[in-house]
Amino acid sequence: MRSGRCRGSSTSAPRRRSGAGSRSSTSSCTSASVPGRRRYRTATLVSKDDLLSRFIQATTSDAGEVDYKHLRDMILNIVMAGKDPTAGALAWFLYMMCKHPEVQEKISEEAADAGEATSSIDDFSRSLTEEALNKMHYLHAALTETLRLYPSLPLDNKECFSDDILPNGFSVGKGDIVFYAPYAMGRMERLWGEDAIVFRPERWLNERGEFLPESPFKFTAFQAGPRICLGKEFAYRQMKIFAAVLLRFFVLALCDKDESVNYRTMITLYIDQGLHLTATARGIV
Ligand code: HEM
Repeated sequence: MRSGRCRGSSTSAPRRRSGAGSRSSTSSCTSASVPGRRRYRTATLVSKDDLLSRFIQATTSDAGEVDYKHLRDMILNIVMAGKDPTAGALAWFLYMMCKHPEVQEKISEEAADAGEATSSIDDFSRSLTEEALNKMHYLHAALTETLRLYPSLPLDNKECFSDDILPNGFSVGKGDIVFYAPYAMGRMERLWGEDAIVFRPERWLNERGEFLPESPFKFTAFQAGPRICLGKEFAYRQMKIFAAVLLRFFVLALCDKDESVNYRTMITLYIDQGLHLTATARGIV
């Protein structure tokens, strides 16, 4: 089965540079010999470790030719797949923080314990190492609970390449489209119990307060199986850093505390009319 969502124009087969990751010191470069491909100064690239440099490296042959089409596809994929779902998830997370101030306080305390004791936002951000982020089980649970109730992709579909039988015995024919609905699944009492509709990060924690993952076939916000979201871990890291810094230094509240927001039906789950909140400095000394 293939995804029913547009995958951009990723038609070019992945072209891995032979010995990818090897570091060349060649600096010579000339103009393109093949349309769409140009020689690149490999010496300036290999000294950098940022994402774009890595993409360029992965699409550059040993001869210094860049496969620009493949490079464009990779960048578009990351920009489209990586930006909107994370931004949407964070907006709903902030909404949940405003609606559940006690959860907000717990996360603030957890962030304070995990990072450096400092009143400098920059120093605190820098102290959020991989190890510090891994300590924040409650924040991880709160983000996951947000995605359970407000999955960035509320509805997703797959199209059958050929006749097939699904694991539950249903047969599907070539060209059939099958939908699964993370939004509905995240609210099913049959899956999550009677309080399925309640925002309760604790449901993701064991008695020692450690995060307990669920099967991705039950918690489907990132999809499951071989095409599970490639950026899942990256997204958690990004969201945890953002949330930890924000809640460590600010208290969030809705401008109108009784306001309930609605979603807007798009590919990703947006907050209709945006989220109007205030952020008050915590006054850390
Ligand atoms: C909260 C954040 C995110 C959520 C909820 C999310 C969710 C998803 C879902 C449901 C899919 C499957 C879509 C389909 O059926 O076609 C997917 C695919 C994908 N995601 Fe994410 N995503 C998130 C963040 C990110 C980030 C930050 C990146 C990259 C840095 C990323 C990269 C990708 C890629 C490359 C795919 C395609 C994987 C494939 O088809 O093999 N995602 N994501």
